[in-house]
Amino acid sequence: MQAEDINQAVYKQIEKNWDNIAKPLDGLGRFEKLIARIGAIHGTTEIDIEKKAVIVMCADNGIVEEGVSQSGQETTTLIVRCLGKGQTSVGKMAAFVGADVIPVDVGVSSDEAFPGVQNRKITHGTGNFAKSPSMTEEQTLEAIQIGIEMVAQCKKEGYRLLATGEVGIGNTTTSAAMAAALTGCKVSEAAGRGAGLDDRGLERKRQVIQDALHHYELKKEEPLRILCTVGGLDIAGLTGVFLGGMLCHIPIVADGVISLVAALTAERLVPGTKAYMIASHRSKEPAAEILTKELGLSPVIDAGLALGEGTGAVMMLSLLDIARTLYQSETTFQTMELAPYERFSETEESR
Ligand SMILES: O=C(O)c1ccc[n+]([C@@H]2O[C@H](COP(=O)([O-])O)[C@@H](O)[C@H]2O)c1
Ligand SMILES: Cc1cc2nc[nH]c2cc1C
Repeated sequence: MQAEDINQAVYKQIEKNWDNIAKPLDGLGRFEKLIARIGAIHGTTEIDIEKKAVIVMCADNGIVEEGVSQSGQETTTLIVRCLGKGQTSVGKMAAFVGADVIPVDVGVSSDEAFPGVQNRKITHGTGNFAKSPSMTEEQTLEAIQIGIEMVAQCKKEGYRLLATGEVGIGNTTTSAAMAAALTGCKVSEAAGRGAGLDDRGLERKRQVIQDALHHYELKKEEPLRILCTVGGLDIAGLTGVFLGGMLCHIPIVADGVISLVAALTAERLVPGTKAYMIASHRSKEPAAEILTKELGLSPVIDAGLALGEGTGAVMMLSLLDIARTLYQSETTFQTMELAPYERFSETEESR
């Protein structure tokens, strides 16, 4: 995981500091590397991730008309109304973890003003990509811009670590379509049951995606066109959040399949962005594994999560906090009056 502007000297120093903690070498596994990467992004060996938040992009998807989800578009409005009041799953979990929730309406199909939700509505839901592209290029770029601005605002307010989340009925269909277009995998490998589709629904979802990919002839090398054509405003907003992480030097913890497809889009638009990303969990949606592999990221939690809203990323925030607590602690070989372990050189280790 290299990016030129990630501070490699800080990364190496944090690795050394971990070896000073009284534990077997590499005892905290990938968490040691993740903490090192967070420090390298911040440019300091002192890990401060106290102020953190999950940015939740909310939008409707026209493709829901095709019967690809168990619920209708009106469900998004109901969830977003509760999200603004802290009454949905992510609100409860983030409060426990000590993270703020920042919900953003980038395209919910309702005129309701949602208290507690930032109103950055671009349009009332996207087009149905079975009939016409989801968004214009202008709308897509506007949503990306909003995501970047949200991160820049968070940076100004002192946030040190951000997570992504979303709410939008139908967004596992847009995500699967984008994942297939971006990676070239089969639609059957990318599309899953989302928020709870039955066998017939899943068959229909796969067919709708297959037909659209055939019709639009999307190419892997056209991430922006893929996003405009079969994506959604939530995914575009989250793409902006990942780009914002790279621009503002804030690590971004990705949630499930929708966040991961935005992460890959950001990486394809600006190679190197992945150095600022942390994968939280392996969503139950099958595209998630394909996307993390493509990004070279290793999700930590493997629990079949498929909730969305940023809930899996919020769980990861608390795990990172636990790892950070040990890293900053006085539990060193010196305080325990023990001789530190020696790290063998690679050749000795491989013998
Ligand atoms: O994060 C995931 O991987 C995930 C997997 C399945 C479902 N979801 C959530 O469920 C909603 C989309 O499901 P669907 O079936 O309407 O496409 C949306 O609001 C997501 O937050 C999220
Ligand atoms: C209740 C509910 C909550 C959600 N959170 C994210 N997607 C969701 C879908 C439903 C249906």
